[in-house]
Amino acid sequence: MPDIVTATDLTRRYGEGVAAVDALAGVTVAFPAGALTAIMGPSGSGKSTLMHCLAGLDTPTSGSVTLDGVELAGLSDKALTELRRDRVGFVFQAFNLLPVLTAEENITLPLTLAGRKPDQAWLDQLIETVNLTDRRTHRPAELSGGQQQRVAVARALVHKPAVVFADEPTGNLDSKSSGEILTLLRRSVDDLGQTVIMVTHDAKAAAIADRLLVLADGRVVHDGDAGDADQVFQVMREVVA
Ligand SMILES: Nc1ncnc2c1ncn2[C@@H]1O[C@H](COP(=O)(O)OP(=O)(O)OP(=O)(O)O)[C@@H](O)[C@H]1O
Repeated sequence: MPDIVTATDLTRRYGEGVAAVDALAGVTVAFPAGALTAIMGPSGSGKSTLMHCLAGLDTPTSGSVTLDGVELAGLSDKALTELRRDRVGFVFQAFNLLPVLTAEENITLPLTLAGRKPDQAWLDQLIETVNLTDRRTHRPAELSGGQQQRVAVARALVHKPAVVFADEPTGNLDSKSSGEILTLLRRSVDDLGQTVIMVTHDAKAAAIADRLLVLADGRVVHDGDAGDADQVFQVMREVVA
């Protein structure tokens, strides 16, 4: 499988002088198409910084990122915005839905912003997959947390992006809703061929991944098969002292 996202010798330094923090201290990693990768690591290890640099939301201090064959360095803000809009899907811990839009309007927002019409058959399939057929016209305030996150997952997939970035997608959910969201992310890879990169603190969430990447102090300290939740725990115990 070709690599959808690559990072080469990535560093990200915040601040200057004695106050400088090396959030990323030289990360080289590639994410092949059609795989679900979980990124774990202690608080402050650089997970969000890595995800933001990979998604073109933050600019690395040095090193290179490619996304769907495009080198991000040197792209204008406009080109970066378009790249994110057209080729990236995002799922955040805090759902980030627009309160005035219905569930369906939130789902189609990436297409609306791009001035494109949804493929109705695909949209119906997606809404059915996330089990929201009877909630299409509800606004976020009328939906449970789990339902809101299912809207967010459908929104991340609606434009068939090259890659979906999920930042602690189950962080705000009870275990039943978490399970539903993880199943959806897994199905997006298995049934739709999506590529998903997910930051998580939860070993159960990481256990649905094909691959587990662990960061510590801005470096990759483990890269291997995810295994089940017990194996994820074991890896975390071994590599993060
Ligand atoms: N905008 C910023 N300005 C200064 N320092 C920052 C900034 N963003 C992150 N950092 C620092 O960079 C390091 C890595 O932060 P990052 O948010 O990537 O970690 P993380 O692994 O995602 O942590 P968490 O699990 O707590 O979300 C931390 O020491 C953090 O304080």
